[in-house]
Amino acid sequence: MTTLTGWKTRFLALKILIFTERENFKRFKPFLDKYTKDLPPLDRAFVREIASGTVRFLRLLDFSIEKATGKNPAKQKIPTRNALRLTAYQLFFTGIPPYAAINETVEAFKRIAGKKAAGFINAVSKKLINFDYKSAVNEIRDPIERLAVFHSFETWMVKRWHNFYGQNLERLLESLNEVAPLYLRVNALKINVGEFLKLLEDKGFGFEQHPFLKEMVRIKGRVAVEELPGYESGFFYIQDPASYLAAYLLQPKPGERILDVGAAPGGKTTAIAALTGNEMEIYAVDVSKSRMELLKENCKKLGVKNVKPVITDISKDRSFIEKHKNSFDRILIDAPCSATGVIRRHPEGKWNKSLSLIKTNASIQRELIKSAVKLLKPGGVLLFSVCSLEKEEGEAHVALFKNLNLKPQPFEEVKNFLYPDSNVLRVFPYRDGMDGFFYTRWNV
Ligand SMILES: C[S@@+](CC[C@H](N)C(=O)[O-])C[C@H]1O[C@@H](n2cnc3c(N)ncnc32)[C@H](O)[C@@H]1O
Repeated sequence: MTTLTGWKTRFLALKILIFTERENFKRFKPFLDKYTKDLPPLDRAFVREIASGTVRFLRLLDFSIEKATGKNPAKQKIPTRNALRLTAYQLFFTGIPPYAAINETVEAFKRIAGKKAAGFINAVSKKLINFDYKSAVNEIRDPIERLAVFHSFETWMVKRWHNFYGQNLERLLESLNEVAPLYLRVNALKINVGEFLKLLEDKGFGFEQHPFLKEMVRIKGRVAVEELPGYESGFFYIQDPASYLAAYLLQPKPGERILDVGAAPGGKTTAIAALTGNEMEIYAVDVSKSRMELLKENCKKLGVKNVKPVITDISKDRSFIEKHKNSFDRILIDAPCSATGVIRRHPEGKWNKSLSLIKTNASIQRELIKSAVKLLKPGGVLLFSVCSLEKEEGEAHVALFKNLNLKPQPFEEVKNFLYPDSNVLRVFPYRDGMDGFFYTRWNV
């Protein structure tokens, strides 16, 4: 397959940006996948980089466009402002020569909005060349606003994280802007870690094993995952160490009856099965039918057995509670959440959050916890996890667990590697090299 010419890559990136904004940044990856899936690897990587980067730095780009050109992006049509953003991103964040960044984007925009509109982009974009955005941002007086514009986040989010994480705020913002590393969990149900590493080595892939989660392997450099050994046969599952850690901290044992709440698409269900060598029974519960289909596919591909998928909401399903009362040895609640901890993987997540979303999720989480506790056996263990940086979805639940008479179960097993506070643990990309997650573990 030949490589695309310059304007075609910008054309695809623009399509992705326009559709994403038309859906209010609720979805990005489906468009990214749709418009890049048939491209040769280099083009695919390039389109993904410029589209993701533009979404990631949207606020800074809009600020700069207004300062440099006097045109307020909010007053332009969606295609126009995205063409300007795409040009600004290339000018500020890539080494692409300015004439190429502008000409190719203008050529692409011609196909979308016609010659006249493209002429406007051409004229306005030229004012962005040599614009010193760092100096312009430095003139913002309010320190939180300045950080929010520079690192391109909503001010209300940065304010909250400043209250929560104080001095670490800037490191946090920087790390959420990094491109997440590619991690795989080697699937012990199909191959052992040593054999898999040997295959990687033989095929010339650069990799690094995680310092204490030995099943986790970081693949170095840019690779197409389909080219990794055993992609079709389920030798691995793409998963961040923070996500795997939820299954690891549940400490499932062979012979146990386990409930996985919010299980789909099965990242943690399949990890629990691997940790027990399929010698367990897992009820995988989720409200989403379509995501449950993915869970079934993943279980099949990875050779996972003894999983019972159940589509229900345990906080409302009385018959499920009656049927399974006091019957599970371990329960994982990997709860629906605001997902602010995974913004480096989902840059559109910067623009689709709200305070009410955080509150709604926190309330759903409380209901799930209250129902799940009824399902635990005496002596059973409950692990709650979320990929959120928000205290309402994390530390605030500790009082509820105490009210429900559960006992804290400290995270002794990771205290030499991570920073647990007894049975409460947070991990961060800037400190722990993984997505932002919260975990807490209790037993009855
Ligand atoms: C963080 S995701 C789960 C990821 C999954 N555990 C994994 O590792 O692949 C949260 C899941 O909770 C599900 N969910 C949302 N509300 C729920 C509810 N009330 N009961 C059960 N599942 C729910 C969502 O459909 C979503 O699949």
